[in-house]
Amino acid sequence: MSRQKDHANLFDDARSRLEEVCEALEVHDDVRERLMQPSLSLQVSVSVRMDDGSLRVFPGWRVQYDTTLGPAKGGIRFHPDVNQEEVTTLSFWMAVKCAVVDLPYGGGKGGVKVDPKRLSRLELERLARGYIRAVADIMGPDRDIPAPDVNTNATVIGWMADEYDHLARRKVPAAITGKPTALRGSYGRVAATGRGALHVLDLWAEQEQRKPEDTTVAIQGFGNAAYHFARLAHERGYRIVALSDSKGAIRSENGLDPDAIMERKTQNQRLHDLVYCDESVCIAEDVEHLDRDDLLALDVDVLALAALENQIHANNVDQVQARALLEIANGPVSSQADERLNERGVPVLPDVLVNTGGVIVSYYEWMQNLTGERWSEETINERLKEQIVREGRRVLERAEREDISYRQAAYRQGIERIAEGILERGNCQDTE
Ligand SMILES: NC(=O)C1=CN([C@@H]2O[C@H](COP(=O)(O)OP(=O)(O)OC[C@H]3O[C@@H](n4cnc5c(N)ncnc54)[C@H](OP(=O)(O)O)[C@@H]3O)[C@@H](O)[C@H]2O)C=CC1
Ligand SMILES: O=C(O)CCC(=O)C(=O)O
Repeated sequence: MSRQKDHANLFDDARSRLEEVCEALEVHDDVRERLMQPSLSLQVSVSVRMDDGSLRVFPGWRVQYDTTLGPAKGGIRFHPDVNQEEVTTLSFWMAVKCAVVDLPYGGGKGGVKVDPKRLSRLELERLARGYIRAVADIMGPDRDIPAPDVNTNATVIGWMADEYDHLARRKVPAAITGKPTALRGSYGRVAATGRGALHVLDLWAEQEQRKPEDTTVAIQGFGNAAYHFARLAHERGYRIVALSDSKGAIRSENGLDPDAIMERKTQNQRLHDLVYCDESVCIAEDVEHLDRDDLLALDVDVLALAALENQIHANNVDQVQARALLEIANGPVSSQADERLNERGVPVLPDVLVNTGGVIVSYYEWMQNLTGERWSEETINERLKEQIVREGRRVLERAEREDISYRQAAYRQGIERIAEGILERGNCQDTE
């Protein structure tokens, strides 16, 4: 059962996790066969006319991993390290997570290899629109519905939505989610990933009979998912004692106020109308300053990982002192590190449950766009809580009942649902 190999490659790592789950569930061979590779991968070149008149071409991808349970769903990432393998793996995780929380979606993901912080606002808009022109043929409300991910906030998604409407020659709001509310985006989507993660942390804390005020939390990352998680967890009474971003980390044993730090971090952004924040959490005063990765080794109750993949791996896992890990990012703990934490009895609350708040509210946005309804923020937040707590509780109970890790339990819940769909579709199915 246990994997011996140290996988050099993210997708091999993910597939090896899938193999393990398929074996444990004794799924039909058709299921394993279908889920071992994506059903559609599109590679594109996005040409952008730069402000200085030169032309630059950025590679991009859109991958639809599996569409058994519904149209492909998943964000678009702008990052200098994005590649096809990463996008494919992220699309696989989307398929699993949508099934874990019982959404009528398959998994998809997109990416463009670019450092977006080096582009002007207009160059960025041309890139966002160019990407949509390149992938529009495989998009659509019943086919593939993109959304935000790293470095694609509501502003960027708004440009993409507008470009899709131009191509379609009509309004198609349900073709992409995470839009600004003025363009029929949903209330509550911006904070949804962090809010959902907090509900899962609460579930675990309740099970452990642990009070928020007695629980210290360190958070890696201070972007969309991390900030809203930090803000809401602070409001609930958890003690946020450390934060980091790509430039550094800060710590205070007395606790940090995420809103005050975000205020300082984004001061210049508002003054200069920037799409991204160029400042760091390190701008905060009266706190201890640490090297960025020192945060991962702090002696805290909960280490929340909300930046990128593979942050805890074979080489640093033994330095982790936290009593539990909360995976808000996708894939922040490698499978080797995961096994080691399991051996040490350190629970890992897995990404495919913890960060589903974003896609759940994207689903609510899509439903509102299809019906023309507008739900209040209160309604959205209540529905999100009901759905993530219901499915999260099933995962935690299954882990206890079957004496397996939370990750194993979540994967079993998701893969079982996809497997049932694959088999119900019949013997001569087309994957598209
Ligand atoms: N946005 C969403 O709705 C969802 C996001 N996720 C996942 O959550 C994670 C974060 O996404 P999101 O918040 O949207 O992205 P953002 O781009 O908003 O934020 C990313 C944050 O991570 C920080 N960061 C990058 N590298 C490091 C590092 N090595 N150490 C510490 N911090 C680092 C960035 O720092 P800096 O500020 O300096 O750039 C930034 O604060 C990703 O894995 C994403 O796939 C999952 C579900 C939904
Ligand atoms: O909101 C969505 O549809 C997907 C968000 C996403 O990319 C993710 O959950 O990783």
